[in-house]
Amino acid sequence: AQNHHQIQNPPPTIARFQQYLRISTAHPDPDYVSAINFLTNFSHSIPFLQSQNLYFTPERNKPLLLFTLPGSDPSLPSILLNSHLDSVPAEPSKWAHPPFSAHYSSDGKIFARGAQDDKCIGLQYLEAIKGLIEEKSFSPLRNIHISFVPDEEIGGFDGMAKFATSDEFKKLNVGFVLDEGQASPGDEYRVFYADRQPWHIVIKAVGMPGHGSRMFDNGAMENLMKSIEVITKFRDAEFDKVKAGLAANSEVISMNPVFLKAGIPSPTGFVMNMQPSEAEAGFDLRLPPTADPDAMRRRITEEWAPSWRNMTVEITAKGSLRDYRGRPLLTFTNDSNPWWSVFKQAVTSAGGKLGKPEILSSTTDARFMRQLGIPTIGFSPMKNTPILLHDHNEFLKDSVYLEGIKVYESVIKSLSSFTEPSSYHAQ
Ligand code: MET
Ligand SMILES: [Zn+2]
Ligand SMILES: [Zn+2]
Repeated sequence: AQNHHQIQNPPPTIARFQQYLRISTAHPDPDYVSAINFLTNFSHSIPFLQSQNLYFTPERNKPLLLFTLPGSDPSLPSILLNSHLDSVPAEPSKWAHPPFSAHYSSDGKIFARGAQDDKCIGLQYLEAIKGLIEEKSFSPLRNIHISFVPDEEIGGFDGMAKFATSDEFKKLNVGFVLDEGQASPGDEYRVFYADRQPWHIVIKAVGMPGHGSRMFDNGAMENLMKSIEVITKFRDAEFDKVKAGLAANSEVISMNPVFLKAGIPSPTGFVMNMQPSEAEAGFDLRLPPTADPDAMRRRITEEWAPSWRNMTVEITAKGSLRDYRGRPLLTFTNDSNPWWSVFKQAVTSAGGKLGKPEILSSTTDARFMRQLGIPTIGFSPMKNTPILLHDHNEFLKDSVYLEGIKVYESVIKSLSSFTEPSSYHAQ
């Protein structure tokens, strides 16, 4: 049997990781101030690193922390390393160790909400910069920026969305971005060139009310159930492509019901002998970057919520499928993108192997930079690690964390000393 008691005297790098993880930045009440104070204090031990706090809400309650390591040629486009400060909530009673204790078990696992998503990368960026500067042979050509942004897990609208469209961001002249990826259960690191874009869909039906015993056409519930049948067929067809091995999960359109709302409430539940005159259902839909949004909208309005069946629909796009020039939101991972080649080479020379570039199933802040046409790669260097983001007992192994720092040292060194191109234009 494994011995799972806590390691008492961790090395400083691990202790710092634990400290960051112990600050709860979980929604709905993330402690951004403590997280930023911790990171700023740590940064004082890193020579030459400058920091600033940015605020994009009038209440100034959603701070964004930006570090800059100046390069010798600040006229070149800079590189940006991004992570988010916040995390999703955790249900402590379902965890083996309290989710904000950063329990360090004797087999090297650090358990905490945020260990994989994504406090690991934020601190690894800083540790890598510290390591490089202490080596003394490091002289970046380009400016290196490291951003810690709020609110990614709730859409990023008061965080990266506002930052990316700000004057402050424009002044950074960002040429290439690294943002979060996902753990890899295998021996290769995973790498992402696009996200799926989320749409929230609420379908409403109205219809004839009447006695619970009467069979009649055009009731609200009946109208909604007809839509649900059509939607289920579409969902099955998409999922079948995955099951048949024709597409990855992230390459099809996902459509999952997230709420149902209908019925006439009574003190004991619902009135059982009345058919309601209104009914609605909510869905989380995710579109891969190559999907046709107009065709999807037509399908939704004509087939899923047809007006002739007394139905209406509200579609809220939480991300766009096209950049400002009308091109799909994806970053090239071939020789046409010189940043990609430099990145890949740097991972390899640190002893890492990259898997085939993928589309991410979920959605990250990377979309706001890709929207501007800036090449952005999703990458969290975690291999031989189960995928535990948003799950119970999220953990990361000490050895994986430390190896990730070495990978970032190589990547940051290569990207920041890369002389070509003087400016990058996406194809
Ligand atoms: N990262 C979160 C998700 O994928 C929030 C993305 S924006 C709706 O669900
Ligand atoms: Zn994340
Ligand atoms: Zn997340």
